[in-house]
Amino acid sequence: MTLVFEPAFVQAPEHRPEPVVSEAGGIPVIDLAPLHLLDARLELQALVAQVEAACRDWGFFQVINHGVPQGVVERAWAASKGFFGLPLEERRRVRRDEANPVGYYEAENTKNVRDWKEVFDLIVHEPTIIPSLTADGGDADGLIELRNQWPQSPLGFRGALTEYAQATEALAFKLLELIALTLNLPAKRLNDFFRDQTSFIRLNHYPPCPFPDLALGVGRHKDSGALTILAQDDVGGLDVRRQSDGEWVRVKPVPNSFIVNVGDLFQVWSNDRYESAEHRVSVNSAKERFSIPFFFNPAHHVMVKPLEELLDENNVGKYEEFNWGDFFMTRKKSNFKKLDVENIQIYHFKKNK
Ligand SMILES: O=C(O)CCC(=O)C(=O)O
Ligand SMILES: [Fe+2]
Repeated sequence: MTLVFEPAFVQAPEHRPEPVVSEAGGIPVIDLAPLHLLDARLELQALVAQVEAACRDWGFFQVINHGVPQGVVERAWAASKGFFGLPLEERRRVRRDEANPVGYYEAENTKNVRDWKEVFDLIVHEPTIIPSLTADGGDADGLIELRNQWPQSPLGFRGALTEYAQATEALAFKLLELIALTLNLPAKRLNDFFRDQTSFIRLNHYPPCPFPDLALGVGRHKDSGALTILAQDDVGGLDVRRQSDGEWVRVKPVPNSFIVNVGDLFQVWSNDRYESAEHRVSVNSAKERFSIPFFFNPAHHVMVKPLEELLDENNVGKYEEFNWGDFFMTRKKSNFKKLDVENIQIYHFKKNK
């Protein structure tokens, strides 16, 4: 057995997965078909309005007719299931560590409590330049070049995930442009931030958990990047905190869809017009669950602050500028080990806290 229950998994009583969450009145489902039509100006306007409302009211939505071929998604699922089905010592051959934070890992913490999951992380572009996690690592600037660690089996793993990465990255750019339009910005206003992007894909496996009332697959958190595009299987377990009333709502699995959420960077760029919604993963004692998030992240050197075009005397910038690479790596560090300090969050950069 990969995970053995121990006190490190136990959530504080106020963060345990109760009360039971409802799927009713849930996350909007948005049809992206107009993006693939030749002349869809009217439909595109309606689509932008739907995306705007979803970003504003939820920070989360699901997309259908997203353009990622079903075969590509199915091959990625097969690769993930094949990998997690390998003996533990084989999975551990590609185990990540602080020097190389990609590959297999089964001991991640969220807010200092261990998650009931195992993961495999891969970067979308090779090499990916990031600040080093260890004080003595990296070159003179403290930067390192990440490369993927590919397992020898299952057969076709690398090809399936490379193909999945390309297809989901194309979707990420379409969504980036749509969200730029919702902010009355030119469609490509944000694209340059994603040259030399630090995006990564995570294969998540949540085994059945003997104490699903005490632990979480992923503890409550906000995604730190720009956008997350998530494929989930039909088991369900992703809970989103509804902004209108703070209730936890379960995201109902919709076949052939992706779940999209705006992360912390959109909250800062939009000066709080869009909020990065808190979410968590509940586990269950009967079924294992698989999911695959694509975390769409800018280049490490990007400086993040509210976009000037959105500001005026009635809407002054609410955040101090910060560097994406440093923010990202400080957050990552806290996933490895328990820290004595609170994990870094964007509100630490908020003016007039
Ligand atoms: O598995 C899921 O549904 C979500 C996982 C998640 O929130 C994350 O990995 O950041
Ligand atoms: Fe997340």
